[in-house]
Amino acid sequence: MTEPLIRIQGLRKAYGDGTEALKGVDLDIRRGEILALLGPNGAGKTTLINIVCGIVTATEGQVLVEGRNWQEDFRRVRTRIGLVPQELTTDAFESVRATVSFSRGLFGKPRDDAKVEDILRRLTLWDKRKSEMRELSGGMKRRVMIAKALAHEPDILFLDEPTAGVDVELRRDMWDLVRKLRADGTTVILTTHYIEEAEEMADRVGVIRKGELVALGDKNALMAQMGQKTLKVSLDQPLSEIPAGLAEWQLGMEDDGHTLCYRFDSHAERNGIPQLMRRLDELHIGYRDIATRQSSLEDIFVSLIQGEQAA
Ligand SMILES: Nc1ncnc2c1ncn2[C@@H]1O[C@H](COP(=O)(O)OP(=O)(O)OP(=O)(O)O)[C@@H](O)[C@H]1O
Repeated sequence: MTEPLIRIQGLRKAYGDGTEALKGVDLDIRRGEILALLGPNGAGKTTLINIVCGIVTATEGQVLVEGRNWQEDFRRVRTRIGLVPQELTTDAFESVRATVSFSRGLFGKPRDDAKVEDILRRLTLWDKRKSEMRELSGGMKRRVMIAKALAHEPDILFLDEPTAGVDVELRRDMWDLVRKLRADGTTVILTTHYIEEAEEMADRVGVIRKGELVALGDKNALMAQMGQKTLKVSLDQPLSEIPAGLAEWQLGMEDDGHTLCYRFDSHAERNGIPQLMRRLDELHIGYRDIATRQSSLEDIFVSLIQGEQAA
């Protein structure tokens, strides 16, 4: 097993008002991966990112970059990290090129017009280089935020909600861009509310709930391992309620009683489907179609955070 690029150990954060934003998170980030962190509002995603980027101090725990505690090596490590924060923070009257170039200087890198041009071209911002920030659309501003974060040539990029409020087309462009960055060797950690985004892009997915990492894994493995399947039975006649004789399958009803839904574990030896179909015949419940569907990352996410309200 190769050493992780970033090792987060026992990270806890209690804010001054007593809010426990992180309750002991352990997480290894692999070199060259795209890791998506999913979680509901207030789960602690931004806090986690901000600690790793040195903006917030942890109450407990440590962050190691290539095995070295990065607080002890702050300056060197910080130059390797780019952060695209949730809020757009730019000077409205500054030009796009100056905004990106200035950001490079903040990290002590010498001026390099060719590098800035390269970054702007990669983000299809070159034509807008002379525009002032206030003249740009929201999506363009977000691109500039990414360009700013890349200006000092980091090899680790944190994106906090990169596509919040961005339309579908631009979101797809953004995904392509992130994939390109990964292809160039950048490690990308992003937080998102859009499960589709994690499904599309991530190599691994972590789910954070109430300051804890409640699931982490290879996206496909996570979906296969935690995924359930749903059997949908389209009925000839709608039912007003689920008959007592079907209670053991804990069925759900959809489409005003026209469809019965049965969630089952696709890995179980006995999934209960033949028995269910037999019982439907015995009860003279006719059906005209049956279909199964693998649960999506969204289903998994919902079931993982469902404890939220109850807890
Ligand atoms: N500076 C702060 N002072 C006090 N509490 C804070 C502070 N920043 C965040 N919190 C609290 O810490 C918890 C975690 O917040 P955080 O912003 O990390 O969550 P998040 O998962 O990023 O949420 P979102 O998806 O809404 O951005 C929340 O309860 C939030 O109110």
